[in-house]
Amino acid sequence: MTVYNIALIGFGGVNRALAGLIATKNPQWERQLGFQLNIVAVSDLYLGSVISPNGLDPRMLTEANFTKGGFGQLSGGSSEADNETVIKLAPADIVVEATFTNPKDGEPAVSHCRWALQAGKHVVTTNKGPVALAAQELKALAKSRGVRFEYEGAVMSGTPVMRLADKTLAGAEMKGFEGILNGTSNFVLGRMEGGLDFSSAVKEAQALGYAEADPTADVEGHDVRLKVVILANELLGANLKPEDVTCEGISRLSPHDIETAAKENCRWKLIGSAARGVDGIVVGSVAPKRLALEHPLAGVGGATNAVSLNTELLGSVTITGPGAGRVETAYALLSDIVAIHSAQPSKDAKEAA
Ligand SMILES: NC(=O)C1=CN([C@@H]2O[C@H](COP(=O)(O)OP(=O)(O)OC[C@H]3O[C@@H](n4cnc5c(N)ncnc54)[C@H](OP(=O)(O)O)[C@@H]3O)[C@@H](O)[C@H]2O)C=CC1
Ligand SMILES: N[C@@H](CCO)C(=O)O
Repeated sequence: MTVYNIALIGFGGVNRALAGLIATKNPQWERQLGFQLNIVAVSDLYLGSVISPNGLDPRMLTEANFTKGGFGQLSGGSSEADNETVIKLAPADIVVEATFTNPKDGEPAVSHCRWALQAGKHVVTTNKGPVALAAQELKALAKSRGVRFEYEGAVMSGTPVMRLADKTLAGAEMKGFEGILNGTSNFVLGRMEGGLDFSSAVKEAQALGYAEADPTADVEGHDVRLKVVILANELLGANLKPEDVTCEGISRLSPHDIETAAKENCRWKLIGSAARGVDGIVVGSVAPKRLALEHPLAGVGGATNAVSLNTELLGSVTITGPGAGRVETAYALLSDIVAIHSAQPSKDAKEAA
């Protein structure tokens, strides 16, 4: 049986959901996917850190009501979040980075990924900072150490847009994309259409685990801007930085704007897009757009995301699915680990070699 030892960096909504899945689904994963996951370390700003080479009980981690510094009570624990020690010294095969997304410089998550890869550990992350701001460096580092840097959850949560584009649509010649790439703002717009005020709708999105630690990133478009950068660089081979992408969020839309659109059979959506121009240059933008109800993106509601990929050989291909949510995003981490597992040489191949 293959067991991957994992270290969780950040123990908020997403990594806690992953621990919850491990608590119940390991036997099923062993049967269906060929591996189990064993949590050997956790580090969190609020709870502290713990290293346990034999593994921590995932049920205990999710169900114990730890207070500030609570990991200090555990064997091998400390009330401080010593991320660097955990990442470098815990006996983990895979480091799971799910701390907050820092849209300015990606830190401290970029350093977390760098330390892990330098130590020869795979990294899976849902954090948009390292992917939007340091992907080239981190991919090169992973390659040089013979490990993987995987980040499907950085765009559209567990909905596999990057693997779809990279693997299934290989050769279709991507020309551009446009989509709804932020669950929180889409949820908020929908609730405002139903008559709720802006700040109450944002609070609901926070309670449901969709919003960023600072929801300004969601409603001002900064989160979508990072996702446009990631998709443009991954799908269109661009080399965009966030400041290259124009950005406007939804906070200036008034209840009157939303009501007027509805009366005229339209709906406001926050759209992130990028396309390669005739000069070969990729240009990206984030802006609220008033879409007619017949538009393919107009019917996408709640925290659901959708992106239409514009290809040379197939025309437009639209993928839709969850864009946020704790379990949905934890699934993205699992899908990254499946990708790592699938890339490992099989036992037979190793024996033959
Ligand atoms: N939730 C979602 O739907 C999705 C989230 N993501 C991304 O996944 C990541 C995790 O999201 P989510 O779990 O919802 O966020 P949370 O805010 O719920 O969890 C983040 C956790 O990381 C901790 N943390 C922050 N900084 C550090 C640090 N320097 N060292 C150790 N721990 C730290 C936080 O502690 P404290 O609370 O004390 O600050 C918190 O417990 C984010 O980058 C987010 O953008 C991506 C796709 C979807
Ligand atoms: N806060 C983000 C999480 C997913 O990246 C959203 O609402 O889409």
